Amino acid sequence: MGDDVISVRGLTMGFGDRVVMRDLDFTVHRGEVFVVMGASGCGKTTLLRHLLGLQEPTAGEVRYDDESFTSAPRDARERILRRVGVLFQGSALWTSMTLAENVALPLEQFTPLPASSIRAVVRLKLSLVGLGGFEDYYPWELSGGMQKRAGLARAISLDPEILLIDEPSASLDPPTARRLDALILQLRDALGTTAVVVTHDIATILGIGTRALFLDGEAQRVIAEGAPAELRSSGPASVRAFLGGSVARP
Ligand SMILES: Nc1ncnc2c1ncn2[C@@H]1O[C@H](COP(=O)(O)OP(=O)(O)OP(=O)(O)O)[C@@H](O)[C@H]1O
Repeated sequence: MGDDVISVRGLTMGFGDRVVMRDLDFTVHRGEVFVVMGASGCGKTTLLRHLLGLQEPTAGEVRYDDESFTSAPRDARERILRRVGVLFQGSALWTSMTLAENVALPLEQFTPLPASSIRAVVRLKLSLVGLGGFEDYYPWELSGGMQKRAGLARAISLDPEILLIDEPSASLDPPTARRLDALILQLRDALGTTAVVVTHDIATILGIGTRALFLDGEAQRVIAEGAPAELRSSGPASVRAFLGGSVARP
C-alpha cells in the first residue's frame, strides 16, 4: 500500500448553480492528522460529505488509495467506506440505545461475529476512549465530552484505517476539547489510523494537525497548505491572522 490514503483532484463543490469551493487538490498521507480549516461556512463539512459520497462533486474526483471513489459503483463505494469511521458534529448516537448498543450496531451489521465477541469488542472500544464501565448508560446520561468519546468508540468499532471527524471541539469547554484532541492522537498512535479533522478550533489545529489545508470561503479556493505552525508563522496574512499568529510584515 502506498502512502497516499485519500487524493482529491480538481474537486469543485456546490449546490445547484452556487459554487462553494473550486479546484481542490490535496492528498492525505497515511498516519497523519490532516486538518481542513477555515472560517464558518467556507465548505469544510461539505468537503467531508464529498469524501463520504453523501454529496456528488460538480467537477473532479475523490480517490481512496489509487481507486476512484467518485466514479465507483455503489458496491465498490460501500467496500471503500467500510475502511472509514466517521464522527459527525453532534456525535449522532442513537438516544434510545445504550452506549454498548450504539457501538455494537456496526459490528452487528457488517461482521459475522457472535454476540459474545461483539460484547468483548464493544467493551474494548469503550475502554479505549476512557468509557469502560459505561456500557449500559444512555447517551443523554453523559456529558458532551463523553458523548463525543462514545461517538469515537462507535467510529472505531470496525477498526477503520481512516477516521473522518467533523468539528471535534464544537460545544465542548476548552479542557474537554483538549482531552478529545489528545484522544484522537492516542487512537492514531494505538490503531495506526489516518485522521481527517474538520475544524476552526485553533488549539486543535496547532495541537494535533500534522498538515492543514485552509479553505477561503470568499475566494472559494484553497489558499494555503502545510504544517500548522509554519502556516501560523509564514503563511498568507489571512491564514496567519486566523491562526492567531503575527500579521505584521517581517
Ligand atoms: N444543503 C445545502 N443547500 C444549499 N447550501 C448549503 C447546503 N449546505 C450547506 N450550504 C452552504 O454551503 C456553504 C458551506 O457550508 P458548510 O456547512 O460546508 O461550511 P462549514 O465550513 O462546515 O461551516 P461551519 O464551520 O459553520 O460548520 C455555506 O455557505 C452553506 O450555507
